[in-house]
Amino acid sequence: MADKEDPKNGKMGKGKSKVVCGYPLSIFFIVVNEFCERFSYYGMRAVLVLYFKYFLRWDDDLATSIYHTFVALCYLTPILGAIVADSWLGKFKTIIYLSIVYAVGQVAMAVSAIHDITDSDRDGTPDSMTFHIVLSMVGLFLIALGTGGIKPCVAAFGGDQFGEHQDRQRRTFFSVFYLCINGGSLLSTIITPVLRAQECGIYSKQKCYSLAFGVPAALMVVALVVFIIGSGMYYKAEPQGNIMLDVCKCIGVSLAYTICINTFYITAYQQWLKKLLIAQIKMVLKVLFLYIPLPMFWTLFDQKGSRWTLQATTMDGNFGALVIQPDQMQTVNPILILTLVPIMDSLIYPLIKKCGLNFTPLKRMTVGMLLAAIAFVCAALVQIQIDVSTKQLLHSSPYILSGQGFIYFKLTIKGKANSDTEIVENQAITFVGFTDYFLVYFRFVNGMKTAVNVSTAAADFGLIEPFYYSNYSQIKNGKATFTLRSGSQSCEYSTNFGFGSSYTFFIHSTLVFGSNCQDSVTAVEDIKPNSVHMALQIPQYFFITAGEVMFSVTGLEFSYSQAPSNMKAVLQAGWLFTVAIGNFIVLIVAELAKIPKQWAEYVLFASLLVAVCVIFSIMAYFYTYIDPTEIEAQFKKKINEDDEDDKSKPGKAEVEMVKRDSIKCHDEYDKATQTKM
Ligand SMILES: N[C@@H](CC(=O)O)C(=O)NCC(=O)O
Repeated sequence: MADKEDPKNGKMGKGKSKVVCGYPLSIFFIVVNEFCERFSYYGMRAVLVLYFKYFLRWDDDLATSIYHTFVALCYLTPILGAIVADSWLGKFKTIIYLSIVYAVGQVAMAVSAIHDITDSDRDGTPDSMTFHIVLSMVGLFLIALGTGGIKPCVAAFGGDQFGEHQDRQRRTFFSVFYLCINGGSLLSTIITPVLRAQECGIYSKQKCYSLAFGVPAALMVVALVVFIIGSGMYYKAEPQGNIMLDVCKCIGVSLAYTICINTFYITAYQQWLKKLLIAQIKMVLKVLFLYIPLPMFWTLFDQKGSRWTLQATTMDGNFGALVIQPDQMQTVNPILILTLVPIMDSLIYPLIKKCGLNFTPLKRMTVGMLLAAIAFVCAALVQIQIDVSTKQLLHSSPYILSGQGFIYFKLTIKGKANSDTEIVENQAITFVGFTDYFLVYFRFVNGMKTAVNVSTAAADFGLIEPFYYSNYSQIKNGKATFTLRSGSQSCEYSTNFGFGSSYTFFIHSTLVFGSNCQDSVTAVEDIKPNSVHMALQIPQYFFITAGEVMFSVTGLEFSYSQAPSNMKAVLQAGWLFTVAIGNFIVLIVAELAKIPKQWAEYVLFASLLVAVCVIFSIMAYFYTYIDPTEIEAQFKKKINEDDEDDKSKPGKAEVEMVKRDSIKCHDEYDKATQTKM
């Protein structure tokens, strides 16, 4: 479709879109669509690992494995999306159809998190976990198909809206596009954990995972509607055949040419065409070869959504006026991205250049990898702090005495606060499963000769017989006031519960009702509150994000600049593929290594990345930067020169014949080599 003239800005965008400030109006719909879609994706992803752990009751390892399988799938499906868009449906229809699949997946996730659906005994826990697991897995599969499928299409579709002479506007569009990704991610990672922390339900109130998944589902529907509204204004390029298939064909044909170079007569024109093709394939293969070590970076990077979030659940999120949820810590990444990208671009890189250092893209990527390794060393140090604080507990309270000499408890605490914790005492074994970061456990031991009722303003915990103790109950962390009652007499006891703590309260036999009973109750910490503050995760977030800026942003630019003009999409798909492999590596290493100590696993990942980084820097040392446009221009000049020479200029049929003969020759070569074998 021809570009239309804009009186102010010269050439305007393609399609029927109006032009506002030099930009086609259609891109507004694409940018808003991306914002809503990324909100939907990152919002759902932020609470996913906690949904696995607290709703589906999976252990940390299973939760981490399924999380990374899902992320890996999200980065495998772009290849599928690119094939469907390029060879069959075109980008517009692919985005529409796969967005519907995506929205259905998000709705399935929201429904899977409604505990009331299978809670027939109405005790607040689902009775058929299989239903919830199956539905959520189907939902995640559809989401992976949708989000990955549209990923290579949306940005490219946005780029398609610009005319040939709108390079500056197109560049600005991509910057805004990237800001929208991180804006959507930032907002949703703040909002969905807050929604998750709400209580909701028909028969019983539980943490509201359904709302935390429901809002991202609604945002995906909004993304789809906004995209459809812009429909009449878009420039919709026709599908141009399968680029992936083309590359494979190209490689096959060029191999055939190489093998048969002396077998067939090829005109000068064809020679140059062939040489251009081979040069382009070489460019791609060289970059793809450099990609081999890259997945290790993503192996570490994507653990911020799994291992790091689980680590945050064992930490203290009290920031004074603000109480941070463990999954909200992930917002540190987009916040730092939004600040670090401009700082790097306008300050750090120019400063390094001024110092006379040639900080090439591959050097930047190497430094990015090292920064990610440092982030994991920080995570290991934080983990050691957490483990030490849990160990102190084991030594500090093995024996608990009621104070009145009538009952002795021996407590052996296994496990960590906020993880499934077994509390063993000399009379009973109680299994306590923590169901939420904000809930803490407590029980009372009654040392009085009369039965005592314990309640708060919100709940009644029942009657405790003389010289007996209650079961553990849950209460929100923070300040709590208990009313102790015997017949018509009562008194109040107030205390503070820290994150992840558990207490036994001993009611003294000397307690006098009607007066202040604060001094007649002794509180003993069964499990100490999380004492390591979540702020200690900030250094690891800083290093991983600085690593992301140097590695990911540079890597994207590098892949684009080193790719031949007709194979830029192939390299984008290749780049996304490294993310998928990286997430599979988490599964393999975590499964094979089976390291009992979390800090040691962090150190292992850091060491692996350093080793890979050394290999990458050696590969990078031997890489020669190229300017594909210049190389292609030289080839095209030669082709044009020979094209002008009528004698050597082949007709279309002749070119086809050469191709056919080359493939035939290739087949014969195959046959010959097979016979030899
Ligand atoms: N920094 C990430 C967003 C995040 O992790 O919150 C980013 O920019 N990712 C790129 C994408 O396309 O999602």
